[in-house]
Amino acid sequence: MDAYYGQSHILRDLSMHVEEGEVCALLGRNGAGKTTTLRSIAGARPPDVREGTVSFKGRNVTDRSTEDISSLGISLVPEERRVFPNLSVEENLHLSDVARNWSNTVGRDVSMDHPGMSTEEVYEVFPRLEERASQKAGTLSGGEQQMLAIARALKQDTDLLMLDEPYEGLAPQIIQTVENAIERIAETGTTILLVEQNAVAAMNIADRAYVVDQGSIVFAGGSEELRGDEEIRERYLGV
Ligand SMILES: Nc1ncnc2c1ncn2[C@@H]1O[C@H](COP(=O)(O)OP(=O)(O)OP(=O)(O)O)[C@@H](O)[C@H]1O
Repeated sequence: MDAYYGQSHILRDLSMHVEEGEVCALLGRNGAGKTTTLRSIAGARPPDVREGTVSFKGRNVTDRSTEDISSLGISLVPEERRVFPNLSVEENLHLSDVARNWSNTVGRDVSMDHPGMSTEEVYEVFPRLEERASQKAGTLSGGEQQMLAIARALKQDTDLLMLDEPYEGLAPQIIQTVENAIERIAETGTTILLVEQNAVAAMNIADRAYVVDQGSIVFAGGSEELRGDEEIRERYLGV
């Protein structure tokens, strides 16, 4: 696909696919076009997708609204970790239930492989959140807020979970906790598309990886293959 912000041509003939049930990483330097790719898939506008298509489970979803796309089972956890700072962890999770029930009443024409998790299931994935259930979200650590943002996404019916830089600003041992949680989510069969600056951490959990540079894919292959490709790593990832 080709995507633009106004006149700026950002994604240039970018082509990728994510297999059902896999963890796929999209890597690349600052400004390479990673977030733009996720927003294009999620139907967030801007950017404008002017050429090419986004398809999900065989349907063309290119011109659908974000609400429509989310009701088809695609959830995006943006870099900003959207949580309600003045509400407790539990209240944040409860609000996601409200949103989900509302979207169910609107009705949809597809069956979901991964219906939204209950609060109990979310707490199994993130025991830390249960410990902090009554704490205000705004007072959680960065890692805990990331867990809450992911947890809120999982309360929606999610067949494809897209995570934009989930490790950003987190200390190594917290990265490990978030990593374990992502692995647990993947074990449930939920497909994951992970955008990361931290290529080493992403390669640890991804089955396959794409590297994007200046809006185009410059590498596609298995994580092992990328690990062994010193030229691509040095040139585009700086690792
Ligand atoms: N709203 C916008 N309007 C105009 N240009 C934008 C907008 N958002 C992003 N861009 C530009 O699009 C290009 C790709 O940005 P994008 O956010 O997709 O990069 P990224 O790979 O996610 O980088 P980072 O890792 O720094 O988040 C950059 O040159 C950026 O300046």
